[in-house]
Formats: sequence, C-alpha cells, structure tokens
Amino acid sequence: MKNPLLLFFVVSLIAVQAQRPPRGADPSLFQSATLPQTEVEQRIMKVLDDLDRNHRRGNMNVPVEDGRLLRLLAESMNAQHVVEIGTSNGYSGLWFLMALQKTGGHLTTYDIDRGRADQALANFKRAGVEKDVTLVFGDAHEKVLELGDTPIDIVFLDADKDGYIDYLKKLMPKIRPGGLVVAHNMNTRQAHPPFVEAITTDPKLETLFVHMDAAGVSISMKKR
Ligand SMILES: C[S@@+](CC[C@H](N)C(=O)[O-])C[C@H]1O[C@@H](n2cnc3c(N)ncnc32)[C@H](O)[C@@H]1O
Repeated sequence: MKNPLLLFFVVSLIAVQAQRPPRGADPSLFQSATLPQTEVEQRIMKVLDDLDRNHRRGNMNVPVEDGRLLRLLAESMNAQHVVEIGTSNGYSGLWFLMALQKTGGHLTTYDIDRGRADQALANFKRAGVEKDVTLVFGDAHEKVLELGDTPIDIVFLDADKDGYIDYLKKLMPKIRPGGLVVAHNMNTRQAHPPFVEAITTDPKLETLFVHMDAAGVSISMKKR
C-alpha cells in the first residue's frame, strides 16, 4: 500500500475491531449443566453421573443432552404416563423419572434383555424412584398389547429401529391428544425409512428432528 494515509486508516480500523468485545454471549455460558434444585434431584443426578461416567459400555445409553431433553419434555408437559421401549440399564428412564418426581407421573418401560433389566431395577432403587416405574421384561412388540387404558403423554422409542413403525401403530391410539412420540437414533444413517415416512407424512402428527449432528431425535406431536 503506497498511500501512507490509507495504510494508517486500515491499521487503525483493524486495531479498533480487535479491541471490540465479541458479539453475543460468552460461549462458555452455552455449555450449561443440570443444576439440582432438590435432594431428590441430587440423588437421581448422582446415579445418572455414575452411569454416564462408568457404565456406558454395552448399554447404548442416550447422550446426556438427549437425556436432558427427555426430562425437559416430560416435566414441561406435566406428563402423568411415559412409556419407554428400550430400558437398558435405566439411564434414559432415570431422566424421565426426574421429571415424574415433579409431575407425580409413572414410567412404564420395556426391555427384552434380562441382564440389562436387572441393572435398571437396581439403578432405579439406588436413585430411590422404584415405586414410580414399572419395568416389563420381554418382547415389547407383544407386551405393549397388554398395556391398560391410561392415556400416554410420551412414548419414547429406543429399541429395535425397524420395530419403531410397529410400536407407533400399536401405541398411537393410546397417546393423548397433544402427546408426543419421541424416537432415538433418528439421524439419516440410522433411521428406519418407513418410520421416517410415517411420522412426516401423517397430517395428524407434527414432527421435528433435533440433535441431528449426533444420534438424532424425532419429536412428533399427536395433534388435538
Ligand atoms: C439403545 S438401548 C436402550 C437405551 C436406553 N434407552 C438408555 O438410553 O439408557 C436398546 C434396548 O432395547 C432393548 N430391546 C431391543 N429389542 C427389544 C424388544 N423387541 N423388546 C424390548 N426391548 C428390546 C435392548 O435389549 C436394549 O437394552
């Protein structure tokens, strides 16, 4: 740059820009964590933290962010009855149970694997929430047919991916108007195409996909 005045102007401009505080909030603030408010929350969080840090291997648990989402959905809609397909060792169930402590609701959860189901029962007990959950052992495709008439607020699907469509058909009539079907592993690599088609083409459902850069979660509301 031959013009010294222009050079001075450009250098000054760069210096001023460099001194300006970055726009928006401090990025570290967006990395929030669950902050327990009560002793019950503290007790459940302790078990969740232990499962997250030490017992993920072989249990295929949802990521922490998805667990927090489940809790948030259940608590904000005052859920009274949550049905989960795929308990594993109880990790996602405990996120629901944290919400259900506040809403006074109940979790019915299904798993076909005895070992994981037993771990879940132990974890529910450890967190002191065993009275608020019914664990049904067996093939959920058959067992859900025995579910009573209590309206369902949230169905959470996190088991055999190609079975989601069958669970949807069987459980949809029991979901209350305004209730949700939440499905896990819905990213484009893992989702089962017939289920994706079912939840995106049915005018009775409003579906949104979130956390798609990770496992992917679909949230479908049964319209009123
Ligand atoms: C991805 S894991 C569930 C993880 C759990 N939701 C969590 O985040 O902690 C899937 C579970 O579904 C169970 N499962 C698979 N097919 C099933 C079926 N037909 N009926 C019941 N459970 C089934 C498996 O045994 C396994 O424990």
